[in-house]
Amino acid sequence: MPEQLAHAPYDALLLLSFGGPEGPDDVVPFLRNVTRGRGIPEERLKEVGQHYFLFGGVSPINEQNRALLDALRKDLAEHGVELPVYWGNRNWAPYLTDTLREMAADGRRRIAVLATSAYASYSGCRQYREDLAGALAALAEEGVEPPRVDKLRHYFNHPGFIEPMAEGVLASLAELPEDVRAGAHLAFTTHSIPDAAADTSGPAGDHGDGGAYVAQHLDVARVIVDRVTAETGVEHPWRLVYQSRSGAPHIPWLEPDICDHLEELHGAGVPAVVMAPIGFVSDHMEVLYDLDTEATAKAAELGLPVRRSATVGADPRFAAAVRDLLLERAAAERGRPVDRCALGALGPSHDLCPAGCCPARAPKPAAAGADSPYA
Ligand SMILES: CC1=C(CCC(=O)O)c2cc3nc(cc4[nH]c(cc5[nH]c(cc1n2)c(C)c5CCC(=O)O)c(CCC(=O)O)c4C)C(CCC(=O)O)=C3C
Ligand SMILES: [Fe+2]
Repeated sequence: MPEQLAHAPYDALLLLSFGGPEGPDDVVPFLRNVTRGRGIPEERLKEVGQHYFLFGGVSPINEQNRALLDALRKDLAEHGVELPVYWGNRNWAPYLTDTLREMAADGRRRIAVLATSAYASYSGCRQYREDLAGALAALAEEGVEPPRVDKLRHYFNHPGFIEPMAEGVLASLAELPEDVRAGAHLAFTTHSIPDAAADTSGPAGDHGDGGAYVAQHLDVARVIVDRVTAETGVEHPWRLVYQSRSGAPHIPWLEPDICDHLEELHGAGVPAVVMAPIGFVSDHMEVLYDLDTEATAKAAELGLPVRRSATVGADPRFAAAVRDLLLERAAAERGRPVDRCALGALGPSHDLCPAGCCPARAPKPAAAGADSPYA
């Protein structure tokens, strides 16, 4: 029997991301794409539009994905994995449907998908799967045979995701003035989502308050805290807090907000804070505006020294983690035993989201899960 390629049965890797505007004229159409049918108040959209205009209407997310693409291609090439890497977005060009059409035209039939979202939740997982299903349906409509898409498992607890963030927290602590460093609190931040979405996130089962979404973030925070304690000898108090809330005020979302948290810490006499955006994969607009602009201004107003630690972005260790996830899944699809790498207490996440995982308010077809209408 001929030796099988380590990446078989996959013939391509797709980087699937959120997308963002590349200039002022893109901002409003981008926001319309993101919020279509989602009931975001008009006021909130105007406000978020301003965040983008403050940066010339350009989100850094596309540049960051280009850098990640380069890092992925370099890593795969250096390790002899000859697999083409494509890029498609949910909300802006290059649009997912266009990329999948191109992939089908290139003869790609079995595609591994890496989403730039590390955790469970409707917004962070199922919505990506719904958009994959929508794109496959569009191809079928055009008479193009849809390729098979497999979404790589959640990587929130993969060492290649956690290690660079832990180092980032250590670097931010080291940047704080020495007299406040030992007393610094760590504020791990992620995107707020509606309480109802958090409570139902992940596969059915008891994940505790806030569902799998909160449990996974707490697990990551604990691993980072242990690493920081081991490295510095200081037990910095910490909390998981939230940012970027949208939606109507009467609907409960995960709290506290980072700005309220900073105020509370300052009131309690805490001398400094490191904000660690563990919920995000790169320094995109939610990080650049909500933390580096808004929360940092809040801290300055309070006279509270803060630092914001780095996301993984295009770190080579993250690129290597993607290769690991890809080869792991490929081996599993070939029926081989696999060693699944994960830190923390939760263990490696499932390959295939079970039916009902991270349910939507209004059910829609979703690809790459047990309830996928596609093979
Ligand atoms: C969990 C989560 C992630 C992390 C996982 C992941 O990365 O996917 C994430 C990422 C992102 N969110 C982003 C942008 C936006 N998110 C919005 C709205 C919303 N996000 C939500 C959740 C999340 N969002 C939710 C529950 C809403 C409410 C509306 C709805 O239920 O759909 C809105 C509408 C305006 C507003 O309300 O803020 C915008 C513009 C960008 C791009 C940034 C850039 O351009 O650099 C990125 C990476
Ligand atoms: Fe968002």
